[in-house]
Amino acid sequence: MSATPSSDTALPAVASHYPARPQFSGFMKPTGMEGDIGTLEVYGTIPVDIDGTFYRVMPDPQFPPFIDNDPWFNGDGSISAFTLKDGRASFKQRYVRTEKFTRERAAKRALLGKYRNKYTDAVEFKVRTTANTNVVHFNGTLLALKEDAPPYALDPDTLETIGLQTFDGQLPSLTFTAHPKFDPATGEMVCFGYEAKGDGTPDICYYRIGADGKFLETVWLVSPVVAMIHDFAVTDNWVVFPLIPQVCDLDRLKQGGEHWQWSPETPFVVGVLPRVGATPADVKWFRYPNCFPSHSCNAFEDAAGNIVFDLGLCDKNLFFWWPDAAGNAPAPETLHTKLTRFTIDPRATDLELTAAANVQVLQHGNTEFYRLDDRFATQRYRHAFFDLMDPALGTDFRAIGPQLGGGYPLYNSLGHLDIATGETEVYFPGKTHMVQEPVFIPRRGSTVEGDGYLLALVNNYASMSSELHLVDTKDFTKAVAVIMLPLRLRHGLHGNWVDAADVAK
Ligand SMILES: C=Cc1ccc(O)c(OC)c1
Ligand SMILES: [Fe+2]
Repeated sequence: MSATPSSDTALPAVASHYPARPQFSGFMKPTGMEGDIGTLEVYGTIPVDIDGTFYRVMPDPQFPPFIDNDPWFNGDGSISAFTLKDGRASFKQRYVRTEKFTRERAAKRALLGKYRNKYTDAVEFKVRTTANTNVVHFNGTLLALKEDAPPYALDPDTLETIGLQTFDGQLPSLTFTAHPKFDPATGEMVCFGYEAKGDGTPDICYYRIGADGKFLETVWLVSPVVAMIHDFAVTDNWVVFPLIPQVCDLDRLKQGGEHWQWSPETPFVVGVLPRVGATPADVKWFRYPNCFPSHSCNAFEDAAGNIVFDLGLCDKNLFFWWPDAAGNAPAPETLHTKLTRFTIDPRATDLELTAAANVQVLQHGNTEFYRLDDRFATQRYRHAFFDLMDPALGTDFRAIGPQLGGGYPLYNSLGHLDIATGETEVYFPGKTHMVQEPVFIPRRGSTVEGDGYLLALVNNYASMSSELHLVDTKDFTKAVAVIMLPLRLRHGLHGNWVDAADVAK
């Protein structure tokens, strides 16, 4: 079928259907769905000590793009909420009413152009974010986050959009990370924005927000390279910024090019800053040979005062859809990210990090989306949970291949690494399934690290619908409950568990 010409000739033509591209096909076909289900079907038993809501976000483009080969990362943020209470589960899903979403809905067509390139838009936006990367609970509201803009605030009960969150005008940065960190002792939210003065600017704005929403401090830094800083890490005394060697160039943007280009000659730069009371001069930029830092797991300080920073590390460009200047990118099936520990002396004067002195691989499998018992965030910890891809587990790739769609990474199981013993346990959800990011739910009344449940949304390519799998960390071999959705939710990014006990104040 051919593209339908736009009725307004001033706007770029859009099709009335999604493109025949992997990121818009099979399980990744956009759904546009909002709605509520009062009680979901459950196989097994949801333990009655579980009382709370799992919020997560996925990109789900409301309209076919007018951009060719628009990446998965550019879809509209759609928030799913699964409330687990009294052994039952309910479901709610709403789009974030961003300026982009609202104006496109009114125009009944796509108006936004390329991922993070305003020069390709059909209209001028004040804020062009899709709010599609993470959803966190803070000071009574949900924050829907994408790293290119301030958060959108949402009502945790209705998922209605309240509006752009600038913290009563306190937010000094144009951008806000999708991966803020929470101090489990104080509830402080530690944040930053990069390209914080606009597209292509090297400015990083570091800020801490008290649990009551009051800004505690702001520090402006200048980055040695305008690179993506997707995640970061926090300890009691330090913050760590891993710079991904995906770089931005304003002239390329103005020419209608991509926001990001892989830079093989750029090292993996690690910024280290005192968490409290820093001045811009206090930042140190450590360097390590070119590689791709993916998500952080956790960080803490050892007895000698070193920063111990655990994150996923890939030796190739994990964001293969943004190739290097010559157009080169690795084949997706050759990517392998390992949970890796960097030990960094923040007082060092030699800023070159080396594999021999600073790096230890904690888990050799192909893993991503690391989670922990959040009560141990920023502190010494023992238990890491993650998505794992191990083809030997028995996934029927031949059967599900046609339904997978593409543009997103595939993980067929959940892993639990006991860092003290080095042992990994694996939960395999089934031969026709892939897993999304898990969340950890503490067992009520237990303060033991990692004692509780792991909950993850799972894509079932045989039924072409989504399932929630709930695993008790005391027995990782099977799910205690599989919660069925009569729907297909696209592959998403991040989410969090919000315990009812932490909301009822
Ligand atoms: C997973 C990383 C990531 C990084 C940047 C993004 O804009 C994003 O959008 C969904 C996701
Ligand atoms: Fe992320």
